[in-house]
Amino acid sequence: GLEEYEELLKDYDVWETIGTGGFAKVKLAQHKLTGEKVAVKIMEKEELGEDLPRVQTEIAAMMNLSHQHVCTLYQVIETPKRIFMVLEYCPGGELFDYIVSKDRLEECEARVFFRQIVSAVAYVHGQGFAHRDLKPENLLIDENHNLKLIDFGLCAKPKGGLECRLQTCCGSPAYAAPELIRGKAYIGSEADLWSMGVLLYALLCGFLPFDDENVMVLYRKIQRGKYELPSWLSSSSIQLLNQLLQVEPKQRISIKELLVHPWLTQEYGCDVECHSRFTWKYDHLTACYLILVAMKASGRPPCLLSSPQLLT
Ligand SMILES: CN(C)C[C@H]1CC[C@H](N2C(=O)NCc3cnc4ccc(-c5cc(Cl)c(O)c(Cl)c5)cc4c32)CC1
Repeated sequence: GLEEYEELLKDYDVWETIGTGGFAKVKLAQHKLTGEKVAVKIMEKEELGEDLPRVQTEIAAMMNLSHQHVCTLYQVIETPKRIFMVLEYCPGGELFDYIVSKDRLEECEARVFFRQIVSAVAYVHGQGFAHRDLKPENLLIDENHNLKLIDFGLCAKPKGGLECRLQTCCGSPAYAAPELIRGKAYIGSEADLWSMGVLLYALLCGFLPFDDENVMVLYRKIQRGKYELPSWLSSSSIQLLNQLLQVEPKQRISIKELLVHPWLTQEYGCDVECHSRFTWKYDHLTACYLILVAMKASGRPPCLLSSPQLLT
C-alpha cells in the first residue's frame, strides 16, 4: 500500500520501475532537495523469506564502502512490510549488455574498465570483504561511462579476516572458482580473483571461457581450467588471463600484484589507484548539505542564497 511509501515520498519523487534484481524491484526516483536522480531498490519482507539475511549483509557491507567504483548507498528506509535502499543511479545499465552490444571490447577499452574493476575489488578486499558474485551483470555504467560495482548480497566479511576460509558455495556457476565448486573450504578473495579472470575473458572475447548448458559438464570444464584463446588476443592479455585463471588458488595472481601488473599499467604509466577518493571532509560543503537537511527537517524551505563559492 501507498502508506508504506510515505517516508520515501517525503524526500523523493518516485518514477517508473527501471529494473528487477532477483527478489527486488528498482525504481527511478529524484531527490527533492537536490533534483539528483537515484535508484531505489524496493524489497517486500514477506517475499524475501530466507533471503532477508542477504539484504542485511548487503546493507551492512555498503554502509562501510565508499569508493568511486562501488555503487553508493545513500539511505535505507525500513517500514513494517518493506525495505527501501536509495542508491546511486547508473543510467548506462549493465556492463553485460554493453559487451553484448559491442560483440567484444578492444584491448584498450577493456583495460579502462578492468582497471576500474581491479580498483573496486582491491578497495573492497582492503575493507575485509569478499564480493563472491563478480560478473558483468553486477557492474553498472554511470553517466560518465565509469563502472560501479553492485549487489553485495553474497559478500562475506570473515571474522578472522580475509585469510580465513569460507564454506558457502555461492555466486554464478560460470564465474565460480574451481575450489568453490569443489565444495572445499576456500578463501573468498582468491575466488574473487578467479571471477575477475572470467570477467576479463568476457570483456576481451565477448563469450565465456567455461560454458555448457549442463552445469555438471560446466563444473568439469572449470576444474580442468582449459579454455580457448581466440586469435585476436595479444600475448600480454593471454599472460594475464593465465595468471588469473589458475585452478590452484595459491598459483593465482594476488590483488596486490594485479594493481601493478604491466597489462594494467601499460599506456597508463601509473599503477591502479585502489584508495577511495571519498572522505567526509567537515568543510563548508558538508555544512551546507547538513544545514539544508536540517532546514528541510524543521519545515523551513531550504534555499541556497546566491553563493558563488558553493558552485565552484
Ligand atoms: C544482476 N542484475 C539483473 C541486477 C540488475 C538490477 C537492476 C539494475 N538497474 C536497472 O535495471 N535499471 C537501471 C539501473 C540504474 N541504476 C541502478 C543503480 C543501482 C542498482 C542496484 C544496486 C544494488 Cl547495490 C543492487 O543490489 C541492485 Cl539489485 C541494484 C541498479 C540500477 C539499475 C541493473 C542490474
